[in-house]
Amino acid sequence: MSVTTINILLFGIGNVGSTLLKQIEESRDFIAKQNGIVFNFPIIANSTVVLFQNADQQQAWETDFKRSSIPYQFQEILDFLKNTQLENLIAVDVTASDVMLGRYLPLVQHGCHLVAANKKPNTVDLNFYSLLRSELVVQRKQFLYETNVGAGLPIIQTLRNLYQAGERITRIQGVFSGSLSYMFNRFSVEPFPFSQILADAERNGYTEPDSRDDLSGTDVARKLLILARELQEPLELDDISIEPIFGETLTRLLHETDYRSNKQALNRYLEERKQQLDPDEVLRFVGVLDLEKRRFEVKLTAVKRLSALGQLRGTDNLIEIYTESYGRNPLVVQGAGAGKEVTARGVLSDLLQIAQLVKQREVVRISEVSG
Ligand SMILES: NC(=O)C1=CN([C@@H]2O[C@H](COP(=O)(O)OP(=O)(O)OC[C@H]3O[C@@H](n4cnc5c(N)ncnc54)[C@H](O)[C@@H]3O)[C@@H](O)[C@H]2O)C=CC1
Ligand SMILES: N[C@@H](CC=O)C(=O)O
Repeated sequence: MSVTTINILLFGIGNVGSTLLKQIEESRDFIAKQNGIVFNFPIIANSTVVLFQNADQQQAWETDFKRSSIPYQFQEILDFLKNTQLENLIAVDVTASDVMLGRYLPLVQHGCHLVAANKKPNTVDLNFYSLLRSELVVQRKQFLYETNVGAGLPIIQTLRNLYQAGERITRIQGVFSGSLSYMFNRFSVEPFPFSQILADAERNGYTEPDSRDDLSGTDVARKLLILARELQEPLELDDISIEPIFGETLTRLLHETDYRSNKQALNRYLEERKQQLDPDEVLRFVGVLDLEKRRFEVKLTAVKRLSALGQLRGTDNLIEIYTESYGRNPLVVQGAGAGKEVTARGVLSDLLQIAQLVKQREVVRISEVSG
């Protein structure tokens, strides 16, 4: 099988980015044998420094990164692309940064396909959302972001398949946050204070880099918005109603100066919520996208301990997709909704999808040239 080289520009080397590099290194031979694809990393960047690499330098990226990375301006990355004329480019955004928003259009215009775990580019205003998709068409580039919802779970592709097959989707609901699932699954059955469980979730890399994005409900609201836009719903983030987990009175605690030093204050509020539960109830943070009743909301709610949501464990997400064909029994996707391993694997799956398209185009080009 002929081998196609894919050149990756990696933005972010935290939980997910560093695990992606590890997984690609571990699977290099398997991917080459199964797909005829080799991934190179000519560019690896974090928020302050970048490592420029030649193809033969890429075995020990961490050592090279520590030794040879240099401070950069984004324009220098675009100049590198112009000067090296690298082909088969995929830019991978495994940051949570707003800064990346200004990079997507130039990257596409400089020949890059896009893969993102970062939800922000898909949840800013609709103007940017539509402009990016128009530019992707002009430049004949792909943008995949399966890990935006449910980490490695096949939520977005499943929904896209149903929608494009003409299915009428009426409601999507469930538990969309891996970190909040983990926190409330444990909080419901363990004696530990919420702040201690939150610390465990942060340490395990389940939360956003700033866990206030999780606790405020914004991360789940972003996920609902991403799914709504997949269904061509012209919604903005403000259209998703968020019932703060800690109530309006404690929302101020999520402000920087209080939050980091006073997480214990969150405990009292949630202990009171826990005490109000019936013995057969537990707390779950749920999202509802009701396309018929036009109800789009995220909230903390009590569910029966023996219900599907009440039985969730670990970082499990459980997403119910109600459609005309499925009727009263929804299509259900369940599994880990956070974690660096499952997420990196999801990003790698997106990369392979684009790489196979690049390979097919390469075969067509070669056959056209050779007549
Ligand atoms: N951790 C998880 O379980 C999941 C994470 N995600 C998403 O993946 C993304 C990354 O998550 P983690 O790896 O856990 O975060 P992290 O905080 O461990 O890593 C983020 C990385 O991005 C880098 N970065 C920040 N600003 C940058 C910039 N302007 N240019 C280049 N690099 C920059 C940071 O230096 C860091 O290396 C987030 O958007 C998150 O929502 C999605 C699904 C699951
Ligand atoms: N912080 C997020 C990570 C995945 O999107 C979550 O908890 O679900």
